[in-house]
Amino acid sequence: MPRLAAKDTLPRVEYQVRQNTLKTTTARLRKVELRNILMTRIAILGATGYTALELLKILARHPHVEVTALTTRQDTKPHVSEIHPSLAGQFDLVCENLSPEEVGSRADIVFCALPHTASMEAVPQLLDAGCKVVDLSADYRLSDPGVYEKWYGHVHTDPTRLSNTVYGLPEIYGDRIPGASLVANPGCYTSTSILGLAPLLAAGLIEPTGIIIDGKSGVSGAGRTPKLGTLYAECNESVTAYGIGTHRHTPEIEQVLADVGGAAVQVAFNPHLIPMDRGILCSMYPKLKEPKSVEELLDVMRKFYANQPFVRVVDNIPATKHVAHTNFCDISVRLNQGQLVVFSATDNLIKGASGVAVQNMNLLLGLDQRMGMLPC
Ligand SMILES: NC(=O)C1=CN([C@@H]2O[C@H](COP(=O)(O)OP(=O)(O)OC[C@H]3O[C@@H](n4cnc5c(N)ncnc54)[C@H](OP(=O)(O)O)[C@@H]3O)[C@@H](O)[C@H]2O)C=CC1
Ligand SMILES: CC(=O)N[C@@H](CCC(=O)OP(=O)(O)O)C(=O)O
Repeated sequence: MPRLAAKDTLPRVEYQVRQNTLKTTTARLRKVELRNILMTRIAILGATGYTALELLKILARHPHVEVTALTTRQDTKPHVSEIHPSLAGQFDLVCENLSPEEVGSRADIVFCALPHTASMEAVPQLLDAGCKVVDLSADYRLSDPGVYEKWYGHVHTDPTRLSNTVYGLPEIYGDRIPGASLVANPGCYTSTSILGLAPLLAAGLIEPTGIIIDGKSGVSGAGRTPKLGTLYAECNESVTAYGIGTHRHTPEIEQVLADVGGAAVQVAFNPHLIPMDRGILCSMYPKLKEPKSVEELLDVMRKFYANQPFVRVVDNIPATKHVAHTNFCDISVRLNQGQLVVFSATDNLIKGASGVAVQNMNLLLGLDQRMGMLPC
């Protein structure tokens, strides 16, 4: 700590100036010490992927966390800015082939941005090491291991944890997230669909079955790992549906909406790949139980999301451009020949993945869920 010469060895004014400087320096030092104590150590598994890049962009401006470990299966320890050139100058970190135990010794909270099945191998070990985990994969989202096996075609290797893992959609389960050790971050189409339909189901205004969801996603939704269907010449200047009747987000949407509405939900989910980098638009067709006006429906939605900073109930028809690079989900409704149409738009990499993951991390840390994400 800095020291001051004795009062009687200095002229009065000089003494006061030095005393003020000392007070300011001491206060600054205390602030730095406090900051070091309060900084939560963060690791990201699967750091070379798209969702990891978006996590790093958000965490770079978060005042209470420090990224301390990044993983890859590569053994060459590439610098993070070599992997993600847009992060140049932001982090002095390399991506390393670390075991979950090694990650556990370096981090308090871990974002698991691995593909499904890889995640369920790492998560139990991270939890055993005392870390809190936000899992971006689908491995812990479904509460029934039998449903997971049916839709994912894999036996779940950590089935007992499924029924008590919290589903990380803060607008629905915000009160359960703060005390959790594992949070299952939602899928991108699922968040987008659920946020549009939940207020109407909760208010009992729409039938819980026969809901058609027409989803459209940009190509980054498929991740950075190369795949035939996302090669430029395969998807550019072309729009196609895929996974009709088999897409694994179907049971996820039904599970959460059944919880919200208190009755079994059945959706026909039809995803489409759109030749754009990012963004999801869901146009959804539920049946109204009784006629309602657009204004009445918007009013119900606005009340449902009254205290939610990242859902905007808008008068215009939502567009992916309006939410690109933000953590907002824009929702609205229209009536067409008596048929209700609910629109919902997100950025699949932010509100659909990394933005909501940081919302969840903030809730785990007892922070305002907007921390690090405004202005967005
Ligand atoms: N993209 C999106 O819009 C969304 C993605 N998600 C989910 O988030 C997770 C991450 O997605 P995203 O970042 O897009 O994926 P990416 O394919 O971009 O990145 C995943 C990273 O995980 C590593 N990896 C791949 N396979 C394995 C494996 N078998 N074992 C261990 N590591 C592996 C790779 O890194 P390396 O080769 O360096 O080891 C890869 O870079 C996925 O579960 C995805 O389903 C959820 C919502 C939206
Ligand atoms: C365009 C595209 O391919 N999108 C992905 C969904 C991305 C996502 O949310 O994936 P998880 O549920 O696996 O986390 C898909 O349809 O499989």
